[in-house]
Amino acid sequence: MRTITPLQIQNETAGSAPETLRICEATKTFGTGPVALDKVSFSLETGEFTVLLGPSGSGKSTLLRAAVGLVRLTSGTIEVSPKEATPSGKRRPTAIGMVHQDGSLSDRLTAAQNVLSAMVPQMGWWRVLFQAYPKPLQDKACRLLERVGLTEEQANRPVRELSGGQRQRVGIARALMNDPTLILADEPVASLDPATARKVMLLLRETARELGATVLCSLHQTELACEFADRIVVLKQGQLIFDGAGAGVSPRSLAGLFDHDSAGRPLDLVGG
Ligand SMILES: Nc1ncnc2c1ncn2[C@@H]1O[C@H](COP(=O)(O)OP(=O)(O)OP(=O)(O)O)[C@@H](O)[C@H]1O
Repeated sequence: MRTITPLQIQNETAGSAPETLRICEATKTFGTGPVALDKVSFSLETGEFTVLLGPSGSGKSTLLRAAVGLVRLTSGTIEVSPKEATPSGKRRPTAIGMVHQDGSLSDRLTAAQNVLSAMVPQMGWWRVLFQAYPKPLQDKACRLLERVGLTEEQANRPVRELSGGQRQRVGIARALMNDPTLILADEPVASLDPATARKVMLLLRETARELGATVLCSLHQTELACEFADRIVVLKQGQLIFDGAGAGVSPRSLAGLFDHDSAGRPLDLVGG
């Protein structure tokens, strides 16, 4: 059994591996509201699967959105490493795939068209307007949807006709369309039943491993965090209160961190 205080930061995962994302004193205040992020600092090592945990309103989405430039920080920096090693050992510009909390899918488009929409920034406007994507890209979108467990028939249905779990899978397939080396997933299993949530997490971890991608994934479920994370980072009221290896940390003690008043009362993180 290990005993730590919640404010103590473990550096068990810190090493000499290259970093993909470096967050330095990230701070965000929305207008006159409470501080959403309060001097949050940590870095992601390449290939790591990091789960970002925290109660509702703790700043998880704000941090992920800031990392892709959807939120402008009040102060501090978030740097994505300009180049990444691929599984073949070559280096290429870091590509980011984002899985949005609400899916952010276009209801009127089919699952395949939603996946293809990830390529919009690289396409001419007319291709997007007429959904005239090159055949190799269409084939890739279909392969990805098959990979995430959707049938051909489902791939060609408007996403408004798909279930919540199927829509989450479409969101993951879309995030994988540009072969990301950094995947930012904002509660990808929110509102799914436990069995489907676990399947979607497995899929995310497996596909990330195949790509050699680094993952930062926000969750509410401490059980899933313990099962899937190489590393767990916990936010509470915008502050980083825990950063340590996922192995050996129990869901119960993580849940205890959420409720802790940060006054320094020791917490038992049960190992083994
Ligand atoms: N666009 C916004 N305008 C004003 N306040 C915001 C905005 N976005 C987030 N906030 C506030 O920032 C804080 C952090 O919110 P955030 O959505 O990052 O939390 P979260 O941990 O992702 O929550 P949840 O788990 O419920 O998604 C909250 O107090 C929230 O009300």
